Amino acid sequence: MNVNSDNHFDDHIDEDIIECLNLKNPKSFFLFAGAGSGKTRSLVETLSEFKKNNGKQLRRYGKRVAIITYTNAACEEIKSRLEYDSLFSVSTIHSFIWDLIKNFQSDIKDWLTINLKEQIKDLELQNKNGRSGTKTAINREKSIESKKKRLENLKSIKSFIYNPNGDNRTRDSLNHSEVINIGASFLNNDLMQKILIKGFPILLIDESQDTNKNLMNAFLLVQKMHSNEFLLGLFGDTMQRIYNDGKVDLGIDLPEDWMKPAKIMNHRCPPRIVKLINKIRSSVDQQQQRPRADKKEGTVRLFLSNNSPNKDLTEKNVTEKMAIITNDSLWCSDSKTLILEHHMAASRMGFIDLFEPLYKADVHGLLDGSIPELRFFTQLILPIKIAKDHEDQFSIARIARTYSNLMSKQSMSEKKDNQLDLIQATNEAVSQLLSLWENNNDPLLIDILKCVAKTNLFNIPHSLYPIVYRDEKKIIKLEDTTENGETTIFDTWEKCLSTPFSQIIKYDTYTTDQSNFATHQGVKGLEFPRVIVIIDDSEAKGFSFSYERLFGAKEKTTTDLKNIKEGKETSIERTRRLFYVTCSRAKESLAIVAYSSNPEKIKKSVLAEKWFDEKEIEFI
Ligand SMILES: Nc1ncnc2c1ncn2[C@@H]1O[C@H](COP(=O)(O)OP(=O)(O)OP(=O)(O)O)[C@@H](O)[C@H]1O
Repeated sequence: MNVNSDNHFDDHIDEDIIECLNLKNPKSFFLFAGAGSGKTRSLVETLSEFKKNNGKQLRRYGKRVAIITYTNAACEEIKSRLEYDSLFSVSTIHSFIWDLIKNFQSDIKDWLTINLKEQIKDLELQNKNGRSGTKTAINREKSIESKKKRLENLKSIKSFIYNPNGDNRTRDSLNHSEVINIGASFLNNDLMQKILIKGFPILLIDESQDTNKNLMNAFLLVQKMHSNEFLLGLFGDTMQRIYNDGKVDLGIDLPEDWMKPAKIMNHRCPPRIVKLINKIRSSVDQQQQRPRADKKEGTVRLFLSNNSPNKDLTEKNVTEKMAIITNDSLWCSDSKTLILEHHMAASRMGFIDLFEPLYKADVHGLLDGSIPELRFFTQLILPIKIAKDHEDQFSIARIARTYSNLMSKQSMSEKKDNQLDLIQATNEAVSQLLSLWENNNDPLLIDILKCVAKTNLFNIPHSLYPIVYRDEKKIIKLEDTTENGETTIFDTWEKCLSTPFSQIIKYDTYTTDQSNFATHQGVKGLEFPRVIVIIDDSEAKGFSFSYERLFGAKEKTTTDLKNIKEGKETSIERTRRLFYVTCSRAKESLAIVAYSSNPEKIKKSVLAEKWFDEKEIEFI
């Protein structure tokens, strides 16, 4: 058979993986495979096969196979495809690690104690060496104070709690990054390694390129120390790494005894799109894919627009043109718009001031709406505000009753005889809060926070204590940066909190998927017949990506050159990966809309680079 018409070219890889999944002679592996190559499918199918031959034996010893995926939605999908068999423990990294560590309460307390002491020591040293009276110094003092308080509180906590999908705002709860860091730290210990292996002799990680690097290093260590009884199987695609805390060099220098299968088929995209994504990838690694022989050629178009003032209209125009070009009227009613970066959504939807500082500081959870500080506003303040707009007194009272500090069980039992006072105080606090929106006012987040803190209506996030409770009069010098020139997390929050509440509403609309846009992160693992990718450097605010530099239409910046020299990642490489993820979602046809002040130059450059043919480029 002609090799190029063989759609089963990669089938042997599943067999190779099944051979690895051998309880007597486990072989760890890293599956090298690009977009649409069927990684998720291989994961499910090899496990189903494994179950037939090894399920009984594993069950007899009370062991299971652990599968870690990135999102709850992906967990659900894999669980259902594995028919909810209890042999398989499918979970997100956070809930997996919490299950592993939660019975080690006194070790958790020790870890937190040491960690907090170290943080306090560091801050005290910075205070000693830094200038006093500055905002940074005052914030630091408050931070030391709140960490000392937490350290003191630790003594009375009997049991720590954690909810992988929650806000973890109570005194006895751990936050998301603590759980990951504790997990990574505990896994360096032989006892914890043995506990992991005893429960799960096989651990498979999907989207491994985005697994926190400390944890990934810990799993690699466990495998190294126990290679005869523990199998680590990594699925993922380094070209689709999106988060900055993933392990950059994953897949490089793997141990000799690992299997490294590589898939070359792309079962999703038509030939023309495979050619484009191969081009996007070509400067990064040698993985060049081949399309299925039974796919139609497919269509790619690059629409260049001279920074059109009406982008909605331009994009509608593009769908109409694509319907004609592809002879597919569904382009007008059923195409998916993907934007290259969240920055663009933030600019377009009007929450860029809130978004940008957090993005710059690489605060985890920004993109999926899970940052506890922001959830304080989206989950607590926003529902109250919505209830107020609907004049829904019942909902306001319910939220206040459920979350109010003033009416907490502890307060109510302490004031058994005066509970009416507490109800009265809560009502008063809610009125004060709601009065911030009077006369169509759009209050700043900091004012909301200060109001809530003053009335003690709700617990405010710990990390914001220094900003909320500091004594402004003590600040004698204003500054934007720390003594060593770096922006602190307090500066970041200060900028965010100085934005109006309306930006929280827009941010929430975006992160809860109620907007028309989807970004690379939200579409990980998904596919659509007709895709529009929108790229617009002007909306990127210039620092996180630049497709004009990716396409070679603009020179590299001095920062790019510096990063290249230091072996660090440039924004060009990041743009390349985002572009790869978005373009590779298309099953039939793909339109790329690029806004630029110099479309001619882009055209010249992409033609020279052979990204597109002349007939595939149109000015709009
Ligand atoms: N061996 C195969 N034969 C036919 N279709 C396949 C095969 N493998 C995968 N597919 C199909 O190709 C598409 C992509 O598969 P899948 O989502 O598993 O790939 P992936 O490698 O996880 O993709 P990505 O990394 O881009 O999200 C799906 O529609 C899937 O059903």
